[in-house]
Amino acid sequence: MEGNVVTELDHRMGELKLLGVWPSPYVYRIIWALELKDKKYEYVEGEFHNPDFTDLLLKYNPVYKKVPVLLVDGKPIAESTVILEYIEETWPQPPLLPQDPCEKAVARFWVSFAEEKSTSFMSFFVTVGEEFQKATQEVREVLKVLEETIGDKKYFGGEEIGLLDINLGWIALSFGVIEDIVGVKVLVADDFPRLFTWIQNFREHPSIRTHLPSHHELFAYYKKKREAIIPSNTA
Ligand SMILES: N[C@@H](CCC(=O)N[C@@H](CS)C(=O)NCC(=O)O)C(=O)O
Repeated sequence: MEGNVVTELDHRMGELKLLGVWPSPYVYRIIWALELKDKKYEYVEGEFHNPDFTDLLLKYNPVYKKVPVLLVDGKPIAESTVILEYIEETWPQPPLLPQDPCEKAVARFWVSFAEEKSTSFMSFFVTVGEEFQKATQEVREVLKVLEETIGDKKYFGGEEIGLLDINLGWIALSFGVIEDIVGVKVLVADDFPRLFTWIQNFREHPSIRTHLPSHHELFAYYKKKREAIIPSNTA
């Protein structure tokens, strides 16, 4: 964020502000959705150790103290999946969910599946030894299911990008970087050709490609993070 983070934000009618930290995949979800909907918003980026930003979080998300938080005319909405639902209901075009209630429910099922299984990917990043082997196996199982689900479609919902793509966007954003740091490649083209193509399609989408950090930036960030969790003599 430029300059000092202020604990008081100035709110005007019709204004959208997004509180975030770099490179939170949860925050990216909201950035991507707002870009897809072509909505103007102000991005307020902070750092967790900055006391002013902590004050902002205490004020706008006192329950979880996490980002993202979307401020609508100063009213805070927290939790990325809740914010995404708000965005979809408020600005239905272009749609991120199917119109048919049954298809919509199926899409939401997959969103909930992806959310639940994301912990395996976290374990893949933060464990070693037996736990790591287990996490790797779990990640492979989840990827297998996703590979089947996407089939020959361009995106998970079909020809157009949708909510599940956004929810899973963190795979396209950072999983390759995390694999490079961990030193084990799971999502390889030979085993998961369809997911591999999806990553390319997702990253090349006009609303997404301008809102992606570089491999280099992410690598430096995640390497430092992993070293803080796992000392290099055990990794
Ligand atoms: N379930 C939340 C997760 C958000 C989350 O974990 N955000 C992280 C940044 S990636 C955070 O704010 N962490 C702050 C902390 O744990 O102190 C969501 O979907 O929005």
